[in-house]
Amino acid sequence: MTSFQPTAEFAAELDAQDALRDFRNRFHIPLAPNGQPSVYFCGNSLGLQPKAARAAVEQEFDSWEKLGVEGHFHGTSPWMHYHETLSDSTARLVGAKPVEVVVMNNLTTNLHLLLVSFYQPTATRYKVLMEGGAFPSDQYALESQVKLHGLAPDEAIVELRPRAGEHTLRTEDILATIQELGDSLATVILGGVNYYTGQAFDMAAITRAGHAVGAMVGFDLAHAAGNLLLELHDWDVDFACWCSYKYLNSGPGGTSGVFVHERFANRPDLLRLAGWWGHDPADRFQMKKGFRPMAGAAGWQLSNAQIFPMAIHRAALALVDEAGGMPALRRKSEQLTAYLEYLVHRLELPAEVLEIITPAEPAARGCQLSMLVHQNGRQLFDFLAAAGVIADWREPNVIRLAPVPLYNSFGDVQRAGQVLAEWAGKAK
Ligand SMILES: Cc1ncc(COP(=O)(O)O)c(C=O)c1O
Ligand SMILES: Nc1ccccc1C(=O)C[C@H](N)C(=O)O
Repeated sequence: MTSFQPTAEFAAELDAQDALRDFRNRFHIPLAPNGQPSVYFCGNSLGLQPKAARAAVEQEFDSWEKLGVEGHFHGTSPWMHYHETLSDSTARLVGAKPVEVVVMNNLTTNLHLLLVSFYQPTATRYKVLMEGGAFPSDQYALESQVKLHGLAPDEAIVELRPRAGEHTLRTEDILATIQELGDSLATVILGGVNYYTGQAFDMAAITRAGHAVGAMVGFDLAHAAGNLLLELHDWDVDFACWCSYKYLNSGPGGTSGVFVHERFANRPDLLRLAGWWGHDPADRFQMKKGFRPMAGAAGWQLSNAQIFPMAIHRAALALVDEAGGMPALRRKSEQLTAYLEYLVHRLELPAEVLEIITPAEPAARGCQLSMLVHQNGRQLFDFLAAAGVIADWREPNVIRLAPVPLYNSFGDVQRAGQVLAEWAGKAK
């Protein structure tokens, strides 16, 4: 990793050695203003379209066209059991048992459903710990959940903040806060990777610390699923949810994944919001009174499956499996991001101009690098876009670059580095 070079030849050599290089051809890559494929570093917001997605959806259009309601029972993949076809690949993705996962709804909806079960404050144990500056939807979800219990957000929600002069959280500080909160702490809910800084949290250590004080521990894995190696079962995480439209390339507004640890698999007493699709399938259609949840995460389902988003998701997850799953993706990802980091450091820009705030250790980040740009950040963002580098801008002054192992190449990273160097030359 120490012998990176900034040249196109060197990048081409890395691409030639890359076992995943052909997966790029399985995606539609948007074009840059010059008509060439762009350098798409925005998979942390919306992953690219797998070429297989359209046919997957068309297959369900065909079933609907030809079979109507009978599509629930006939056709290539009957809708009645469609969601079950996602369980194995989803379980592999997050390091879970199939009974621990289900695909349904959207992310914020699932966060609410899980908090109903896993944030049940009492008079003494009512605090919930989250990252300060978490993605706004998570903040709003938490605030409203707290209010639902008649509590004041300011009193119940504890936000973790970096130390003065630092941009990211120290694991030791997270663990110390959990310990300090002790038996006042009901629930810990953090991102697996923070959307703004790109910091990945030590989920195993945080879960252990939370459990040691008797709290529930869950994670919003929007920026972690398809990005990090996850071992949710072995880490003993209580609950988690994620979206599928970022690193899982399942399309805008795509369906969402849920994890509930096996120890809650047979806990019908655990409070939840219920719907018929979470009811025991043996008599779901008997139309009887009295909810009896299915075992596992499936028991949190409300509604019958969203076939069209799931069809895309299934095609997209198949690509992850075909590529060798997360271990293969993560190996390449670490190299891609390290190469990008090397190219940014080569610019030798003073921290007052531009600094990478994402942690340097691979274990503390996913693929994304967040650059804090203190001067003319918007201008740099526009400069990148004009040169065909699609990044994103997050207020007040961060540019996020996310090279994704399934469809980005080392050549992409080298080109982005080149554009940054041009900008830095101009900026002098
Ligand atoms: C951490 C996090 N939480 C929640 C959301 C919102 O998800 P959704 O719109 O699917 O509910 C996003 C991204 O949009 C996110 O990054
Ligand atoms: N779904 C979207 C729709 C429109 C605009 C952005 C999003 C995002 O996903 C933002 C992303 N969660 C982020 O980390 O900024």
